Amino acid sequence: MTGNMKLKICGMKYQDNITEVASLQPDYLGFIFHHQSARHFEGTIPQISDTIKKVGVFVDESIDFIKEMFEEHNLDCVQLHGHESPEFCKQLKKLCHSEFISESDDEMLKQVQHDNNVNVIKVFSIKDTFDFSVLEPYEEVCDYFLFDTKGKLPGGNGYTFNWSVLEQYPSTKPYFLSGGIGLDQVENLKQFQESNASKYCYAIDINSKFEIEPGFKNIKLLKEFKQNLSFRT
Ligand SMILES: O=C(O)c1ccccc1N[C@@H]1O[C@H](COP(=O)(O)O)[C@@H](O)[C@H]1O
Repeated sequence: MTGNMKLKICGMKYQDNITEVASLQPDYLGFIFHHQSARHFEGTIPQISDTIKKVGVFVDESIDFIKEMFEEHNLDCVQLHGHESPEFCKQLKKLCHSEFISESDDEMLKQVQHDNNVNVIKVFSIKDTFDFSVLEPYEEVCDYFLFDTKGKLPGGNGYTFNWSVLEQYPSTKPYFLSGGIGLDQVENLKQFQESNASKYCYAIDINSKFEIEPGFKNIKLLKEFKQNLSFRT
């Protein structure tokens, strides 16, 4: 079924470009906090619509660093793109904008903190096959899975994996489809959206295929992509 997915645009770097991309109203905007990436984000995120969720992308970082970026940039989600363990995700799930949830008996306080809690997106990289049993320990400790293409870099490799692998997806957890998605994938995406493999596909994640240079997104290409595929509002 087309038109039932959200859109995440990742790898934002430059202030004016962030504002322009935000005006296209994606559901998620991603900022990469990984020094080795050409899309590494530093500075301040300009004011953008509250309807757009801000995602921080991290690769094997410490809880303290993630917490610092989460608070500094008022992030909504953390995308874990390294070898983070289920226990690590569990620790992060407690992260919220007031502070880590305490063992408080105050139900009202717990509720407020719950509403402010971070969404944890755990990334798994796929090439031609994937052992889905690795997802099992993460089921309870993250909100979404994200499937990216396995490559030389931790992310942003710019090519797709064999999506039919997802026909064997054993979970009901919503997932983001990522890895090398560009305008040239529109027809394949439409087919994918009609297939069983996409049953739990919650969002499409795009990055390097929409760039003039790393981190600088091409507005014209993004508009064309959005027009060609209808996304859930
Ligand atoms: O893009 C990067 O430089 C990057 C670096 C470190 C971790 C993740 C990174 N990007 C993520 O990779 C996927 C797929 O990107 P692409 O479409 O293949 O370019 C995307 O989720 C980005 O968040």
